[in-house]
Amino acid sequence: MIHFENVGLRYGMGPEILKDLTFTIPKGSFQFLTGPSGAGKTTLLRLMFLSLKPTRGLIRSFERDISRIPVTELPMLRRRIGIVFQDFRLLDHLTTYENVALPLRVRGKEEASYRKDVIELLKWVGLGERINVLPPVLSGGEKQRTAIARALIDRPEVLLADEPTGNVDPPMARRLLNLFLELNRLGTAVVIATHDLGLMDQVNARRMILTDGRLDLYE
Ligand SMILES: Nc1ncnc2c1ncn2[C@@H]1O[C@H](COP(=O)(O)OP(=O)(O)OP(=O)(O)O)[C@@H](O)[C@H]1O
Repeated sequence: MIHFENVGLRYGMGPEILKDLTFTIPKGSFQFLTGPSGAGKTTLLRLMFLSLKPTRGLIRSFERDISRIPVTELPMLRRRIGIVFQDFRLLDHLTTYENVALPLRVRGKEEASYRKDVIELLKWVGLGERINVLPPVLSGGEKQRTAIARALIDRPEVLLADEPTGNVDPPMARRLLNLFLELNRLGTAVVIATHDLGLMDQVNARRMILTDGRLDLYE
């Protein structure tokens, strides 16, 4: 589904942040991506989301060599990927409900076909009372859960989440983990970048560990 071969990445003329990464994210798989702060987890997620280009090596995404894809086709591929950014990236002029519904609206779906699903998912992540609120008045944890709901609502083929439980308490982290596992059971490949050992210990999943720009895989 996503395949990296000898991928390297440097920002500008800086040092190589990621070195010789070779791995596959298989269809329907579940994995944690971890490593010390600054190891390159966010950078690696951005490469997988096709918002950064590697400085060397090959990336195949949905069976396509990304170096051969015209820039105009990238948004279509990205639509198959759900992403939760560390800084959430919600649209401040849209309500919680509208932010979560956005991927469906962009796909041209009628509101009547998704309204119930969006509200149900918002309730599931504990935001039932915050449906019509604008992001600036949400707490960090509420923003994070809104971002997670937005990434999940269109049942992406791949979910990439950057520290998705960084702003919530342990019971909510467990609840969100269950949501990711449920999505995975429905067929989505899931990659969760996290420092949270307690979270990782709850699931017997593959671990991708980045250290000094190099990747070790523990199946
Ligand atoms: N846009 C950028 N331009 C230059 N250097 C960058 C840029 N983004 C990240 N870096 C550098 O790349 C390295 C990896 O950063 P990255 O954010 O990918 O790490 P991380 O593992 O996600 O860290 P954290 O766990 O603290 O979020 C760091 O040294 C960082 O300073």
